[in-house]
Amino acid sequence: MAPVVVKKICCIGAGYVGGPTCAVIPNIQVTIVDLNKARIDAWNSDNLPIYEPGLDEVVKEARGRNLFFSTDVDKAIEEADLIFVSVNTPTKKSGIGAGFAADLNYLQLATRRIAEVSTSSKIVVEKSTVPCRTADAMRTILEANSKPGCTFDILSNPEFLAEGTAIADLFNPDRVLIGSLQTESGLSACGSLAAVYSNWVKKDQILTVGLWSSELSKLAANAMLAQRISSVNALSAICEATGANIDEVAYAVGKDTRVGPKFLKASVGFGGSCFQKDILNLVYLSESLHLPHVAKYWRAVVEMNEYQKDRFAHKVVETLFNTITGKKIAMLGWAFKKDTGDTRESPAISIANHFLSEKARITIYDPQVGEDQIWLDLTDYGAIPAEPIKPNVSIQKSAEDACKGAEAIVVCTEWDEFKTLDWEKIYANCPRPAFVFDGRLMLDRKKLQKIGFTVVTIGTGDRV
Ligand SMILES: NC(=O)C1=CN([C@@H]2O[C@H](COP(=O)(O)OP(=O)(O)OC[C@H]3O[C@@H](n4cnc5c(N)ncnc54)[C@H](O)[C@@H]3O)[C@@H](O)[C@H]2O)C=CC1
Ligand SMILES: O=C(O)[C@H]1O[C@H](OP(=O)(O)OP(=O)(O)OC[C@H]2O[C@@H](n3ccc(=O)[nH]c3=O)[C@H](O)[C@@H]2O)[C@H](O)[C@@H](O)[C@@H]1O
Repeated sequence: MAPVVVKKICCIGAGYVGGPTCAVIPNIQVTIVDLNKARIDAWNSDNLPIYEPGLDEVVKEARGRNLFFSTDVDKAIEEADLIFVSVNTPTKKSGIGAGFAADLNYLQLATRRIAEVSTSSKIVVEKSTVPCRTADAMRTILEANSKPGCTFDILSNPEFLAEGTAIADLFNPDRVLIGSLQTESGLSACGSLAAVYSNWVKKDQILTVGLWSSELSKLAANAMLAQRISSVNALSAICEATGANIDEVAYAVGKDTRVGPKFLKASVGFGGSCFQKDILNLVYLSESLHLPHVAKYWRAVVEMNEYQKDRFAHKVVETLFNTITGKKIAMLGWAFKKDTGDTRESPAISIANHFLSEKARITIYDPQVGEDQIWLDLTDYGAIPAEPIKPNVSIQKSAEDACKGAEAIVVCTEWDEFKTLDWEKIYANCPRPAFVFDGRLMLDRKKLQKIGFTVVTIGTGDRV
């Protein structure tokens, strides 16, 4: 069975994955659709809905040529030969598996829509991160709702881009993973998608595997990346107690080619919309499969991350002589990592909540996160009233303004600009003693100490 040549693609979900992923596809007409009109309008404007280095240029070049953004979901489905499903799959908030399992409602609604609208056969691609064997449920929904003569091949094609480097990751991926049923039509569909990627990805980087292996590999990849961070963060606590230095330890360990140097940077804890969600998903999957030891193992990665965030916030309180009530604390960075405006699960949010519960006054600055978003995060999207905390929160337009008069400056995100701030000027405007807490191990500790700051860095003890 010769693979179908894909001429038109539809992508359901114009988010952090759908937008950038489809924007880099050359030669083939791609329509990205979303139910959220404001988001689609933004994709069609000069003010894209997400900040990602290099994205503006790529979108501007492709938009109107072979890339289109629309809210007409049905039309784009109907016209396409291949449909990426890139909708959100957050952690369930209520019902069975609440707090662990993935909420597959958006995925299932999109799948149902595909079945209801399609009048010709399609290749349906799981791009969203999903629990292992989700394609089974998709197949049942598609077959139960399809029109006569329409058949659907389901592929798993998880996305491995990281925010902040999405465009580089997409143009030059470590690998593209495609999972399919090992049937004649499954393998043919796999060939069709592989041909789309072969427009810009080398053949030996396109891995083709079974459907279930592909689904599980995505959860496994995120779990193992997060596990490295939790491991290094666990070691950072030992460093602080012993006088060892976590950067030196990570460097020495990472030089072993079997370990490698990446993802060994100690921090205030990992954030982002996926690591925690995907590990909890793996925990839930393991429990459902009656594998409690496996579930416990992965759960510890998230527990260590919670511990690291709490430990850092406690350290600030302890260092400021055990109380921060009424004290002004400047928080530099709100995004979950540099070069993105995304704040989902950002460690800065937990740390701010901690400071506010101790009745500190916080000033916040982030180069890419606006005031509205910070308030949404602080109020858990309206679940917590803003009024009681309003007097204690101020959001500033520059790092220098945020730091003015602060008794402590806390670096939560590793934005490059924090390295080159005029730290002498900042020091001159701080009461004494002036503290800097470097949650990202990014500042020149010696230089700041020379200026007069007391510097507390994750993973660096005072013992000599
Ligand atoms: N954010 C990231 O860097 C990465 C995310 N992923 C995975 O990709 C998936 C999507 O993630 P994001 O793009 O970050 O989510 P997102 O929340 O930014 O975007 C999802 C979009 O889907 C839309 N949507 C939901 N249901 C819909 C429906 N039935 N019809 C049309 N549109 C619908 C939403 O309105 C939203 O705009 C998730 O499963 C995530 O785990 C995978 C790799 C990287
Ligand atoms: O499934 C996903 O959503 C994506 O999740 C991560 O990408 P992302 O969360 O965008 O960013 P990362 O660079 O992985 O950083 C995640 C968090 O870990 C932190 N981190 C990262 C690396 C490190 O050494 N130390 C560390 O604390 C970052 O600051 C950030 O808070 C993975 O890296 C991607 O491969 C994956 O596609």
